[in-house]
Amino acid sequence: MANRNVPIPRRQLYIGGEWREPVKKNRIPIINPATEEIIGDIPAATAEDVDIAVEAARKAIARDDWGSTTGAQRAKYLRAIAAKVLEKKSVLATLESLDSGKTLFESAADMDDVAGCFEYYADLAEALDSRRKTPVNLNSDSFKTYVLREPLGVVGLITPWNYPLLMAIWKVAPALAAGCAAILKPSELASITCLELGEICREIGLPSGALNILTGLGPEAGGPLASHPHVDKISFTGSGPTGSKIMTAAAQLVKPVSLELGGKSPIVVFDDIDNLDIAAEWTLFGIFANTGQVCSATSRLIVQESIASAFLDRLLKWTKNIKISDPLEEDCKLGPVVSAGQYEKVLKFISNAKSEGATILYGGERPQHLKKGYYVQPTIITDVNTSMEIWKEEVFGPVLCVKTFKTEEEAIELANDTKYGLAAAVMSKDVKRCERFTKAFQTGIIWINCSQPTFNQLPWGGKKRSGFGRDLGEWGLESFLNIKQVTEYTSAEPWAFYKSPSRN
Ligand SMILES: NC(=O)C1=CN([C@@H]2O[C@H](COP(=O)(O)OP(=O)(O)OC[C@H]3O[C@@H](n4cnc5c(N)ncnc54)[C@H](O)[C@@H]3O)[C@@H](O)[C@H]2O)C=CC1
Ligand SMILES: C[N+](C)(C)CCCC(=O)O
Ligand code: NA
Repeated sequence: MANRNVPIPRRQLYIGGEWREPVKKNRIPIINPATEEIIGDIPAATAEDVDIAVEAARKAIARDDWGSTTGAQRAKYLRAIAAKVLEKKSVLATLESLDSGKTLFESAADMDDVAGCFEYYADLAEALDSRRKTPVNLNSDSFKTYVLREPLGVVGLITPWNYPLLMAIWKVAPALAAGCAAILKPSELASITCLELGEICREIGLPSGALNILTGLGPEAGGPLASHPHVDKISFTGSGPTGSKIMTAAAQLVKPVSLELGGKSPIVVFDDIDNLDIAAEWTLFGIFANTGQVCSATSRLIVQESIASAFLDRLLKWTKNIKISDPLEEDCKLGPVVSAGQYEKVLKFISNAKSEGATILYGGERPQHLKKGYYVQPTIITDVNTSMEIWKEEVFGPVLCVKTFKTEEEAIELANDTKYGLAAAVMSKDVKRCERFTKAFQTGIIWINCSQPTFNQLPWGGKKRSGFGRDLGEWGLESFLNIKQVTEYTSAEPWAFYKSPSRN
């Protein structure tokens, strides 16, 4: 087992390049979901601290050492952060697991992804220098025009607990690459690694105020950020209801928002697959990785009737083989869910499914061997109909519900039978069929013969109630840029719209 005695640093808010005690001096306990123990605390920002951080961010933009940097200069900072993350990878990964319950393997992979994301946006920041000013040819002798890509300004980044540092970095890296000054508000349920990012920024000498980190409760710290008149944009990942509140607050000031909300993504499995095991493993990975706490989790299995019983049989064998343990234990593949609240919520979804008449084919309870911690067995639910809560609502836990289909049309209808539209997967060896599903799925992300693989280069986001806007790729950078057109009159001739008084 990894060292669970990694000390939990006692940090303050990271504002203007310094650690700063919250104005109201409040703190929030940190709970390790694997033991239910309090292992430290984080500062709790309020509106007063938001004001101070916004001011620090505005100053950073006004100062040459941040506001006048080239993309190439910012790339150096981003690469220095990436190198520090890798240097501290083992401690950061352990802290992430202690705070969120994520398996150590997944936390370590997250840290690699965090560093990779900074590297990726460092490249894009450099490339931005040559795209900063794009001439536009009008075929006109009178006008010279061009388009500038500029940093949008001060941006608020409000992020969730399921990938605490990675989800923050999907926004922090492009925001800094663009030249914005950012205020990050991570989730109160898992903020440790985001505060450690503050320490890294201090160590590498990121200009003060370019990134500010405010931990605290949603309504107290996130709310004032969303409604702050000097915050130019909010980029949010989290639940639908909170996304809707943020959009409402932002709407009062016509502040742009980008919302990456939940999902109830389908995985459609056809009977033409060659290998049941390969499909079973992807199905498992799609719902049990990160204990199902993934916005793109493929939580609805839609399997062709002709192979349903063989496939479920195989799925059960794989599921029974999953090691459930303390996330720091070697080979752990399923840790606890993040909090007591999430634990209650997941168990309630399962009991509601039962009382609505569904069958708990496997799991549904706390694992027998774990007496403490917010553990839920990997759970597979059958006899589901489309009016049930378990079919419609995002569980955000290790719970898969299953329906069968006969025809392709039926599969498409079931797949799109959701208010959400984040991701969808299809497993089939028929290339034409996969193309038909790619077109038919009403989502922003399509996986063919897999589920969940994610790359920095590709846009991430959804449609319908899963939100709008895109993280990652060049789209992630564009969302932090202001597009400014410049039109210059270059003719020596008068405009001659009005009658000139001098010719009277
Ligand atoms: N789609 C996704 O990636 C995620 C979905 N969820 C879902 O949401 C449920 C609730 O989890 P929460 O942690 O409460 O998610 P949440 O959406 O409330 O929290 C996400 C972030 O928003 C902040 N926040 C909360 N209320 C706010 C407000 N009024 N104004 C501004 N910021 C605010 C939180 O502090 C956190 O930083 C989960 O059970 C899960 O089903 C949770 C996290 C991520
Ligand atoms: C694809 N993955 C699992 C690395 C990240 C999913 C991000 C999310 O839950 O919003
Ligand atoms: Na925690």
